[in-house]
Amino acid sequence: MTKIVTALTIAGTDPTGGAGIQADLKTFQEREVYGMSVVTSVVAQNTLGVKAVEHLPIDFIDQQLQAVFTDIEPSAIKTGMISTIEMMELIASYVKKHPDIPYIIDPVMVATSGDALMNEESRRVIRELLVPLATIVTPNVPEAEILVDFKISDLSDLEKAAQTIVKDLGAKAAVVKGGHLAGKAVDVLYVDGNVHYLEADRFETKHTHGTGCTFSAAISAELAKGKSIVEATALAKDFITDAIQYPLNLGLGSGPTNHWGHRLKELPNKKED
Ligand SMILES: Nc1ncnc2c1ncn2[C@@H]1O[C@H](COP(=O)(O)OP(=O)(O)O)[C@@H](O)[C@H]1O
Ligand SMILES: Cc1ncc(COP(=O)(O)O)c(N)n1
Repeated sequence: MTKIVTALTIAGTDPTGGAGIQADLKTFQEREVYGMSVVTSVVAQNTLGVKAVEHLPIDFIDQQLQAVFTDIEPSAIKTGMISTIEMMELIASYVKKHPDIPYIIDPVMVATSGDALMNEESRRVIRELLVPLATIVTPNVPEAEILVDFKISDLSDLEKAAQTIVKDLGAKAAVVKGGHLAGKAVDVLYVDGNVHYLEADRFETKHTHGTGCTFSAAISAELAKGKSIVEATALAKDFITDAIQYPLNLGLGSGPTNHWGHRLKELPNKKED
């Protein structure tokens, strides 16, 4: 019988479906990976911003993790919004028990809307406790600046940040996303002593809610299948580029990306619709 590839996301929610757990599960499905989810925080947010956050009790998060791990073992583990130190300690204990499962950290600290999703002390703990356990860390520019503690304004800074996350902070790999910089949409991957550029056209759009979640979920799905870090990040870059390229034009603010965008690429004249 074919082995079904599975992936687990441990993250917060977005009731409008563009970011967090919802974006992750949609992405897993599109990559033909069986998606599972453990909710850390329930977030009242939409395309305009975050209205309120409710963290679930730590025992209840543990019960969800136990429910998954005692039944269906994930082929990859991804974390997104994990706001508190006790959540990080709990997750670290599961990751340490499963050293062979790839662990992907999207170090969600600030939403695209600018709302803070993690406090100062937790930022220190994610860097010291979780990053050293990571197969790959996927910060955007503001998150990478917090992790490495220097300003990032161009490609060579992206490169330096990716190297610092691996060499000084102890992750196996890092991809620092240039979505917030000007020019082409270039991300820099550092793995096994080599720098790789993931390059795509930049699209003029305000619909970028959940881009980071979607990109890291696609990396997770491909690592779950056994792809290398270089292959997984390249496939994920194509996936997020298509999700941005074919916007859904939903919502009053920064709308969600199109998780089935990659399917539209095959169709003629789709961009003009
Ligand atoms: N306007 C855009 N056009 C094309 N690609 C983009 C655009 N904005 C972001 N990206 C890409 O989307 C991915 C997520 O990046 P980013 O938006 O920086 O993450 P985050 O959502 O964590 O802030 C990266 O691969 C980035 O290069
Ligand atoms: C629950 C949750 N997790 C993450 C994000 C970040 O979204 P983005 O990918 O746009 O940075 C978010 N807005 N909400």
